[in-house]
This record gives sequence, C-alpha cells and structure tokens, in this order.
Amino acid sequence: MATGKAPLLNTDSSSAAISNGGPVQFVRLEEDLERFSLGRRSTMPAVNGDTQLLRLRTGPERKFSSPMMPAFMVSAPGKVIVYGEHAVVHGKAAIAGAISLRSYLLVTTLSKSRRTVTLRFPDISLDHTWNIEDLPWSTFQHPSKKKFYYSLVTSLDPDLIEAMKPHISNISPHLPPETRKIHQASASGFLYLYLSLGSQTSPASIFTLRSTIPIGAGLGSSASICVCLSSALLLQIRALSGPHPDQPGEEASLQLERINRWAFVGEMCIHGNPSGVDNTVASGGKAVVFKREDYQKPPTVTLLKNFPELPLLLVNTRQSRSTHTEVAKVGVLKKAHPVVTNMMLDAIDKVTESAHTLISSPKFDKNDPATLQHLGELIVINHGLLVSLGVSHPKLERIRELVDHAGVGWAKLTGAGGGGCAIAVLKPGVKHETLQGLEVQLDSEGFEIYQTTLGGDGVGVLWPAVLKNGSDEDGGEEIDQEKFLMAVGNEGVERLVGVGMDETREGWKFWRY
Ligand SMILES: Nc1ncnc2c1ncn2[C@@H]1O[C@H](COP(=O)(O)OP(=O)(O)OP(=O)(O)O)[C@@H](O)[C@H]1O
Ligand SMILES: C[C@@](O)(CCO)CC(=O)[O-]
Repeated sequence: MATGKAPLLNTDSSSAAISNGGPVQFVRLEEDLERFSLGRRSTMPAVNGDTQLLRLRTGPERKFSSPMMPAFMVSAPGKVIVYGEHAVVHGKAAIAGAISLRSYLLVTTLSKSRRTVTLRFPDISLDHTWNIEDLPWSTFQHPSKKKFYYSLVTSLDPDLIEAMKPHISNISPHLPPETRKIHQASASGFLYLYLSLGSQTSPASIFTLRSTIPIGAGLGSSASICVCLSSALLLQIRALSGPHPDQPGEEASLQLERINRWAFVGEMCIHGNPSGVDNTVASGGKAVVFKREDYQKPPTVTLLKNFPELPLLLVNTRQSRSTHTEVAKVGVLKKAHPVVTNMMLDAIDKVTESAHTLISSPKFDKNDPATLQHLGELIVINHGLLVSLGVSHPKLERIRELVDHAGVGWAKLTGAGGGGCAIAVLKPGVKHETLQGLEVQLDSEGFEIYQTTLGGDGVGVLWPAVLKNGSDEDGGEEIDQEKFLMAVGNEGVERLVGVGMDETREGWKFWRY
C-alpha cells in the first residue's frame, strides 16, 4: 500500500510535530455511523474506492448495503497571504493565515433508488446533475489509474481529464463562455475528486455550496471549496476519523493531510499550477510558513503558533480575475527573463524569511512600533516586487496610493493580484478619524473593506447538519437544503450556519493540529 509521504509539519514555539502515514483510525466515525445506520452493525470500510459499501453479514453470503447518511455539512476558511505569493509557486516560502470568511457545503444523501449526483452552487449559478452510471468509472477505476484515499497525487492524469471531458463540456451550454468556464472549473474540481474517491455504487447525493468568500479576489475561494469537497467526499467514503475534541493532535493531522492532498488535486483542476499554500491554510487553518521546493514531494508547513494579531485592513478592488492567468503571466516572464525573474523571486523569499525570523523571535512584540515598522516595510518591498512581476492592477495601485497618502500603514496586493484584494498593516496609534476618512474614500471609489484577523480554524464538520440556533426543535434546528439556499446573503448564511473567528457554535467540530 503506497501511502506516500506526509508533509513535514514543524511548529515554532509550542510545537506540534506531526503525521506520518500511519494506519487510519475509523473509530469515531464508525461510532457515528452506527447511530445513523438504522441500528445495523457495520465492519471497517474497505480501503479501495468501494469504502462507501458497508459489508453486512446477513447469512452465509455477504450482502452490500449503503445505509442512508444524515445530511451533514463541512466548512473551510479563505486565506490571506501576507508575504510570498507567486514566489511560492516557484519553490519559495510564503506566510499565510486563515480568515473568518468561509465556504459551507451541505451534503444530502438521496434514497437508494436515485442514481444521480447534483452540484448546486448558487454563488456561481451552477446547478448540474449527472447520472452516476454514465460517468467514466471504468477509466478512473482501471488498475493503472486507480487512486486511493491515502494516495499522494501531484499531477492530473491527462487520460482522466480526457475521460471527464464529455461530462464537463455539456455543462451550462446556453451561458456565455466566461460563465461556462467558471462552471466547468468548479465542476471539474468536483468530478475529478468524485471519480477518484467514489465508485459506481456511490450514494446518490446533492452537494449544495455557499461561500462568504468573494470569488477571484485573492482570498482563496477555490481552495476553500476544494477543501470542502475533499473533506465531504472523504467523509462519505468513511476515510476520515473525527473530528472530535479529544482527538490526539497526531491523528487530527493525518486526517487534515488526507483532506489537503485531495483538495490540492481539486485546485489543480481549477487553477492549473497551484503551490498548495491556499488549500493547506484552508485545511488546517491558523497561520503558517509554507514551502514546496519539489512538486513530487509534500510541502514543508511550519505552524506559526504565535502569529501576531496584526492590525489588518483588507480591501477588495472588486476587480475579479483568475489565479490561473496571473500565475501563468509570471511563468511567461520567467521564461523570457529567467535571471532577472529569479532574482525577484529570491528577493521575495528573503522578505518572507525576514518576516518569519522576526515573528518567531522570542523577543517579538507586536505592539512595538519598530517591529511593526519592520513588518510594514517588508510589506511595501513585497508589493514592489509583485509589481515588477507584472501582477498588480491600477485599482490595487490606487488602494496603495490612498493608504500611503493617509499615512496609516503599509499596503500590498494579496493572493494572485491582477485585481482582487490588497492588505494594509496599520501603523500603531493611527487616529480613528484618519482611518475613518480613508475608509470613506475607499468606499466612495467602489472598494469594499473587510475587518479581519488571521489564524482561525481550518476545515470543520457539522455532523449531522443540526444546530442549536436558539431553536425549540427537538435536538436542534435541522439545516436542510431549502433553509440553506434561502438564507439571504452572507449575513443570512452566517446567521444560519456560520462559524468564524469569534463564534463558538455548538455542533461544529474541527480537526486541530
Ligand atoms: N462559491 C463558489 N462556488 C462555486 N465555485 C467557486 C466558488 N468560489 C470559487 N469557486 C471556483 O474557484 C474559481 C476562482 O478561483 P481562483 O483561484 O481564480 O480565485 P481565488 O481562489 O478566489 O483567488 P486566489 O487563488 O488568488 O486566492 C472560480 O472560477 C470557481 O470555479
Ligand atoms: C498566486 C499564488 O501564489 C497565491 C494565490 O492565492 C498561487 C499559489 O500559490 O497557488
């Protein structure tokens, strides 16, 4: 059994060393399943793609049955890259942290007589159903192609992409090409994972997704949905244990690693050449230093346990763009000017390293003005280098100019650039009126401002999809599709199922390193 290599997870101060492809433990989930499997006893799941079949001994011969699962929900955060975007694609380090904006995915298992799988993604107006039997299982299940829930997949298989094509190319045929591209990207991410992890006997299901993360804004929306899809599919095939509050850190890390590996595969479908930093933060949350020098091997992830609560302003240009395009731009520049581009990528690496050294120093004090000045100057240098790489945008430059002019702090683009978001680290002691003046100006120019702190939880599970929500319903309020789809705007979604930085919401559980 090829388990592949686990990522090296170091931690700074109070360290949590982790995960090394040991045997998976199904204990907790099996317990949960028993509660929901009509009282029938199940054995351990098989370790191939047929894990959703529980083997039930009902006499001399074995029968297969797929008991109904309760509706359940998963959620994963977006992220902000503080230092190192783009360079991280080329093997350099980046520092990134989870934010409180999140995606939420409700998984509804249909009755056994139904043989369809549906994506309901209202944020992008996608609603698509496949007949499970029509999907190219034979290609994905072929012994030369078959992947397992514990496999390490570092590139997409062209034959599998080809086999998926007819099932992707007929999605939303009457919509404009730009919209179809978005639909097909999300559907490809799902289908590749579904066909890799499931089987022809996978239960009929509806996957309903809503996200509070702006799309194509540099905040890791695609990674967040990929983590939701990966964790939901792994939970459906019972390949994850937990999460539960008393789960040992090592076991939780192993589950996170599995989720993260498959989320990376989804990211490859959506944006081509991801570094893996976004899905790593969306899986594990917190703040990390991330580096992937060799794409055939897992990345090195260093948890920044004491990442400071930086006073951060997050501003969205509302100029949407694709990460795929921006990453490709840097690739083209590197080909045309290898020496100069490599020097800029190296310089970004040094910026990240300098920030990391400072943040992890025992003397680090986030309230010390000189310290913030140092981190702020690194922000400005990092932005300048990204401009030189050609991934800024006039609107990002305008935000930088306004922040500079107001004298409130240090700004840079975050994520892929080309539009999307900028972050500003605020100077200590900035007057409230000054900051308010800046916010009014940004708002009047059409920019959107978010309040955020970095370092929240990663992927979480609500199993079954029931929350207290102050409801009188026996055992809590059941979150069904209709309620979820009817929730109005981000506020409605957060009010119904939200779990961000500050809420401790009964029901949601997280794998924690
Ligand atoms: N809420 C959502 N519903 C469905 N699909 C989504 C959603 N959010 C993101 N996606 C998918 O992810 C794509 C956007 O990913 P992209 O990597 O370009 O931007 P991002 O992840 O927001 O930014 P960055 O990678 O810079 O952090 C969309 O085109 C869509 O295919
Ligand atoms: C631009 C990039 O560095 C960050 C996108 O959020 C791409 C990546 O790391 O995959």
